[in-house]
Amino acid sequence: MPSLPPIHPDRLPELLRRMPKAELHVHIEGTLEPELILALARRNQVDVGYDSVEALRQAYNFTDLQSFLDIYYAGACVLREARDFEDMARAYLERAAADNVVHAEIFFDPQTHTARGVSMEKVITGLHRACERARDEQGVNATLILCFLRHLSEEEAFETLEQALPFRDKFIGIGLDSSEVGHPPEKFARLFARCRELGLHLVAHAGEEGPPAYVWTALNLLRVERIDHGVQSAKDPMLMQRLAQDQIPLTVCPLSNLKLKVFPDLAAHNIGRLLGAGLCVTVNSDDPAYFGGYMNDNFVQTFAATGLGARQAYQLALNSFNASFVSERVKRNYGEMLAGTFASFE
Ligand code: HPA
Ligand SMILES: [Zn+2]
Repeated sequence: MPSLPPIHPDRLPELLRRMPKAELHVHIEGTLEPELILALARRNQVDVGYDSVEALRQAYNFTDLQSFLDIYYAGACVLREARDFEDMARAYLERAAADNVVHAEIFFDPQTHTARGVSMEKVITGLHRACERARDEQGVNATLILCFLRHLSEEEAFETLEQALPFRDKFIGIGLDSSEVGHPPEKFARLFARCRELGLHLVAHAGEEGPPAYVWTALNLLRVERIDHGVQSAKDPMLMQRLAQDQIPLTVCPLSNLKLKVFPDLAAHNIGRLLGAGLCVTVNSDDPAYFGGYMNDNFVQTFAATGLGARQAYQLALNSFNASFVSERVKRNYGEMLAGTFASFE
């Protein structure tokens, strides 16, 4: 890490906003703002059960992961055509660019859509078009990660993989999301082995609400390269040691953890402890339209509540690039961009 110029605490929010960063944990369906849900509902003549932005937002009173997922899947029902997926991803990528996100690896949940009769082709081509456009128009490097829903069977996941393989060139990896407790990683061991053979990058949600044991099996059985969330790892000293030693990235989502009551308030979040233990922690937004904030909101609010400083800001942004699935050369470029921002910040 370069020697950092002295930065007054009052200027920290500006630095957090301005520094280049990568987002590695965002569900594209979780970026659907109420305004877009209602606009798409009208366009596609879908009844979402809410007739105003206010009524929709009032329903965003979550008590845990499942209470959120019920609303999140209901909101996604307005997506029917390729252009709906494109419009949703374009809105997210414009928002991300405004937060100085220069690289994004975006989750999508095809089973949420194919179960409603929407083709895999519409889902992937719509999202991919938005990614290509973001590269040309915003200079954001955006890629896609296909997530399997863990509350469904491994057989259904295999069928989904088959449907997606004709579009293999349009996604870089696979993940595992949805209801965690009761659906441990080992349920999908054969699926992940197959995806590994296919050369796909592997990630999985683990240790969001679930126990450290799920993080262990995601690492040892699924052989994932990153853990999404992973905050429950702090309960297991041996696991902390493994994560630090192997520098397994954790894609932490502070505002998500707050809204889903994983921590009682942001000040109680363990991000400082995870960083202090030498883990490769990153900050991400998860489902920003539902959890009250995009990338910079996550950074600014978390730093204000936990007292993290400029050194940790630099580390978190650097970690986001190092944890990403880009070449070493591109990582170096991102790292130089970050160092440049800090060096010129006054
Ligand atoms: O935070 C999450 N956890 C699990 N599944 C999800 N799907 C969208 N967001 C999440
Ligand atoms: Zn998530």
